[in-house]
Amino acid sequence: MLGCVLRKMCWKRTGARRGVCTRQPAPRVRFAPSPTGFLHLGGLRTALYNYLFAKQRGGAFILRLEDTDRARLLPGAADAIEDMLEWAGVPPDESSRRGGDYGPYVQSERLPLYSQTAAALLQTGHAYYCFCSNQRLDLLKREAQRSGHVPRYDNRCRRLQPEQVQQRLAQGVPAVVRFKLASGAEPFQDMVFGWTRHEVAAVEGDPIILKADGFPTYHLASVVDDHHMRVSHVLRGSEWLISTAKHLQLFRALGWTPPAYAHLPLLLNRDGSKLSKRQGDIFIQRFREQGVLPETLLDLVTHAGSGFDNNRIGRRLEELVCEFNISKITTHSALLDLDKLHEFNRVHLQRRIEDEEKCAVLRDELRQRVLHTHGSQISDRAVLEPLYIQRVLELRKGHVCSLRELLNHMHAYLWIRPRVTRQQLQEVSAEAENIAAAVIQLVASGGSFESTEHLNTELKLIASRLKHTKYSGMMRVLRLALSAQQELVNDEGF
Ligand SMILES: Nc1ncnc2c1ncn2[C@@H]1O[C@H](COP(=O)(O)OP(=O)(O)OP(=O)(O)O)[C@@H](O)[C@H]1O
Repeated sequence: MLGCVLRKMCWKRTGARRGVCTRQPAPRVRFAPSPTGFLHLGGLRTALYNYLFAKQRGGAFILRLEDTDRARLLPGAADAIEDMLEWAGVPPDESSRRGGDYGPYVQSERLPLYSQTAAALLQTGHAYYCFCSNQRLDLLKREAQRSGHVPRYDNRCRRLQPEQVQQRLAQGVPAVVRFKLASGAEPFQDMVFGWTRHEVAAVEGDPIILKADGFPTYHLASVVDDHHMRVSHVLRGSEWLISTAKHLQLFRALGWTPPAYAHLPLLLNRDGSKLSKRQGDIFIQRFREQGVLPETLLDLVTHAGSGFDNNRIGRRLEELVCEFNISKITTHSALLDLDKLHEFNRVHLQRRIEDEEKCAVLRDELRQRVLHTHGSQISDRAVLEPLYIQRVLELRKGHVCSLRELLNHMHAYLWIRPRVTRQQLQEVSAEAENIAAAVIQLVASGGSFESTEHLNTELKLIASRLKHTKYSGMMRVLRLALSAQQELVNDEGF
C-alpha cells in the first residue's frame, strides 16, 4: 500500500520514468476496440492496463468505439464490450453510455470531424485525392507479388495537377483521400519499446485516410480522436507500433502535440497466434457463463504478462492498481495459460466466500442457480435457506473452483434427494439395511454431529457391531445412500 502511495506521489511530482521535475496533469487514456466482435482476453488485458495506468495517477479511462469498418460491424458488440468492462470491474469514466465532455464516443458519430480534418490536410498539401480504381490497385498488388516485392501503392495520384483533380471530382469519379508520407523517419520514445524508428515511406505507399464512403480509416480517426479527446497516453497492442510513425506524421502535419505511446505486448494463443476477435477466440462472456470470476480473469491476464514487480497469484483489483508498474512491461508477447484458470478461480472464490458482503451475493446467485438447475426436483425447501447455502459454501470452499461446479451431478445430493435403490445398496453390503437402520437411529437419538471426530466415533461403534461389513464398506453404503455417488466427490472444474 505504501508503495502505491509513494508511486502516486512520485508520478505527480515528477515525470516518473524520465525523472523530470514537473507536475504531471492527470492522464487521459483510452481503450478503443472495434465493435466487430466481443471482448476477448487480449482486449481485456489492454483495457485493464489502460485502466490501471489511469487510476494509479488519478486520471480518466475512456472507452471509444472504433466502428469505421462498416462491413465487419457485429450488432450488439458495442454494448457487450462495455457490459464486459463493467462486469470485469474496470468500467470507463467516459463512454457513450456514461457520457463525458469529449463525446460522441463512437466514431461513426464523429464523421464531420474527420472530413474537416481531411479537408485541412488537402488544403495544406499534406493530403491528396486518389482516383485509382480497385482494378488498378489489384493489378499493382499482383505485379508486386509476381516480382517478389511487398505490395504498396505507387503514389501515382500525388502527381495529378489541380485541374485534373477538379475535373475528376466534377465528373463524380469516386475518390479517396491519401496522406502524403514524408520520407525520413523521426524516432520516438515508446514507453515500453524505448526509442523506435520506422522508415514508413520507404516501405509503404501513401495511406488512405478517408474512404470513398466518407468514413475515415483507423489512422486518421485515431489521431483526430486522440487529439480532440485530449488523450495524453496511448496504451495499445504492439501490432500498432509500426503505424505510430504514420500517426506522428499526421500529428505534425496538423500542428498538434501527439500523446505519449506505450505499445503493449500481445496475449497469444498456445500456437503463438494473436488472440483475436476474428478467430472467435476466448470471449469474456463465455468465461462469465462458466462461472469464472472477474478478478480471476484480471489475475490471469496480468499473470500472463509483465507490468508488475512479481508474478504472485490472487491480486485483487485494488492491488493491481497499486502494484502496476508500466516500466516493468516487457516487449515480448505472452502465452496465455488457461490451465491456471481453475486454480485462480478457486482462490478468488474462496476469498469471496470469506468476505461477508460478497458472500451474500454468492448465496443469492447459488440459490438462483440451484432453483434453475434442480427446481421441481427439490423436495426439501430448507436447502434454499441462506444458512444452509452458507454452510455448503463454507464446506466446499477451497475445493470447488466455481459455483457451477456445486450444481453438477456430483453435488446434486446437496440439493435433491439422491435416487438409490435398495438393490444398489445391497450390492455394496448385504447388511445395508442394518447399517441404514442404525444410522437413522443415531440421527433420531439426537446425537451430536458438531464435530466430525464425535461422529466418526459413533459410526465406528456401529461398524464394530456388523458381522460381515468393515468400516470402509459401511462408509461406502452411506456414501451411496446419501449422495448416490460410488466414489468420493471429486471436484472437476468448470
Ligand atoms: N491479443 C491481444 N493482446 C493484447 N491486446 C490486444 C490483443 N488483441 C487486441 N488487443 C488490443 O485491444 C485493443 C482493441 O482491439 P480490437 O477491438 O481491435 O481487437 P482485435 O482482436 O485486435 O480485433 P480484430 O482481430 O477483429 O481486428 C487494441 O488496442 C488492440 O491492440
